[in-house]
Amino acid sequence: MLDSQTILIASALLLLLLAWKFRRLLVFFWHKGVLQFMKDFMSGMSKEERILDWVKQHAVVGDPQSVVDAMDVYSRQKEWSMHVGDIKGVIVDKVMEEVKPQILLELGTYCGYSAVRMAHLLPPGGHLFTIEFNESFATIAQQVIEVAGLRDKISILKGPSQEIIPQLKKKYEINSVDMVFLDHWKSRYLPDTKLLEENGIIRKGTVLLADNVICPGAPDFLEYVRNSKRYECTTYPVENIRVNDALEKAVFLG
Ligand SMILES: C[S@@+](CC[C@H](N)C(=O)[O-])C[C@H]1O[C@@H](n2cnc3c(N)ncnc32)[C@H](O)[C@@H]1O
Ligand SMILES: [Mg+2]
Repeated sequence: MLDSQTILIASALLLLLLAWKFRRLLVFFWHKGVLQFMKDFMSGMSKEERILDWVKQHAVVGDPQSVVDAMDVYSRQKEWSMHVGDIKGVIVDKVMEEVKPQILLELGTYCGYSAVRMAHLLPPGGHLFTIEFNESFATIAQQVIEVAGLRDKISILKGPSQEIIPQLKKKYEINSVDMVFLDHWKSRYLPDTKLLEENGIIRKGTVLLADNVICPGAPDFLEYVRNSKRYECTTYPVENIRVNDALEKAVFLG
């Protein structure tokens, strides 16, 4: 029979072994959870409010590039945030310059980084509609857009993409769009692409640009567009970041 001291030591060893085996996961949760909670508690603000605060302090009102730069500096020096960022942003800029969309739809606004980055590159008269279901993110994004001076070029449509897409024509008077930037939850890329097709929001020539197709990844979306004769695809692998990722451009052929 094992005595209680042996059981205690064996349990402690087992716990240590498990902690070692899952150390990466523990570090991840420490960063994501505990540190985040402490920062929120000590600053009395959420991460997104801290981003807005930084933008207000460091960007020039009416200068979109200074807003983008301020957000890039914040995420590089202070806290990581889930916006597309400056490295992948260059690819987004390149596609924007190629497509020159008059009507651009974004799925997933967060704090408005990509919205400001893209709206800044819209041709005269162009407009960006961006869909966000998190009320507090949408409120932060609206204020970031105000600082950038892009209020007239960007409309935030609040709600889940799956509810808003079918309303785009009637409620928002958007007949079709020239480009879609997909950057919301990855499991929605494929169903929302099909919704855009079914509702006639994308037309021959509409360009879909999807972020994070490798990490976190949208395998069902990739399989669908790459194997469909209705899309012509180009992959933009991303180097120089900690994880491998890519953007996928899929041109709808009608
Ligand atoms: C990665 S962030 C967007 C980052 C932003 N595009 C940028 O680069 O600045 C994803 C955002 O999508 C929103 N989101 C996720 N699924 C959504 C859905 N089905 N409908 C609307 N918003 C969604 C999340 O709340 C989050 O703010
Ligand atoms: Mg992204």
